[in-house]
Amino acid sequence: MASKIPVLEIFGPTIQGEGMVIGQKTMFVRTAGCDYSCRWCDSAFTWDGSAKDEIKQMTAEEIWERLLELGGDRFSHVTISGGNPALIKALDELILLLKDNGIRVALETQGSRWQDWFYHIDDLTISPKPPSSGMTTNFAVLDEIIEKLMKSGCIDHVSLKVVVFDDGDFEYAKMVHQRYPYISFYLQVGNDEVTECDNATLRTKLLDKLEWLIEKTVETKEMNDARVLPQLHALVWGNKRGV
Ligand SMILES: C[S@@+](CC[C@H](N)C(=O)[O-])C[C@H]1O[C@@H](n2cnc3c(N)ncnc32)[C@H](O)[C@@H]1O
Ligand SMILES: Nc1nc2[nH]cc(C(=O)O)c2c(=O)[nH]1
Ligand code: SF4
Ligand SMILES: [Mg+2]
Repeated sequence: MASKIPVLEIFGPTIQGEGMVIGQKTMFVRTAGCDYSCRWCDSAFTWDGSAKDEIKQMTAEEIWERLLELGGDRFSHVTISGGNPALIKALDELILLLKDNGIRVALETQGSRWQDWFYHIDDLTISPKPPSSGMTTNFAVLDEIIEKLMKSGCIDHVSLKVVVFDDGDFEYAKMVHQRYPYISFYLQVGNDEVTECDNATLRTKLLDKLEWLIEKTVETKEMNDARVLPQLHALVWGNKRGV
């Protein structure tokens, strides 16, 4: 019997607003459940119980059908996010199904859990959490994940992305980049206004924070190979869900 995957949202086509393939046209599949509870999580509805009635247990086939229904022939790329999709072993069925249909697959996770299907992801973003999140990185687990990906030769498909809200987060980001210097490294502006409804107000705040982060990065020699990005979707659509 086909396994079920807990799904909270399927949406798109839209553009990937973050990280290594920013701007890429993509569909999104957002899974439910997370092993973290970051203070500033912009997708807290995936784990805080507020959207528990919206969770659908779906097979890989059902997810593919829904993607086709929404996207038709207007997509060639699917991003899986969450929550933490790395909690779900059964995603291997979806990933293989997508790849069999010629779809490139991206995935967002925080690097707290390993899954063998990581090897099949085309754009794997690992986003360890800085001190402002209230979470503590288990570097023994993260080291093991990075080592497996290195050994299998898929490191070109992997990036690290650290969200930065303050100086303490920037120091953490520096430490992560120095620990894994051979992995492409992204700094992402933190959005601390995840309930702001006025897009113009939000944009101004996020662009001010982007300027601050760029200034810090250009002043820091350890960040010579880092890339600084905003969340493009937040600048365009604000805190709206499903975009
Ligand atoms: C919602 S998470 C889901 C995937 C996975 N749990 C993770 O954290 O990587 C997707 C991305 O959004 C980032 N993110 C979450 N809340 C944010 C916020 N308030 N500002 C900026 N980025 C945020 C996370 O760091 C992660 O890179
Ligand atoms: N457009 C868009 N880009 C994104 N990149 C990462 C997202 C996420 O929530 O994981 C996300 C999202 O929710 N929307
Ligand atoms: S790990 Fe990701 S989904 Fe989980 S709480 Fe943190 S930002 Fe949210
Ligand atoms: Mg998001």
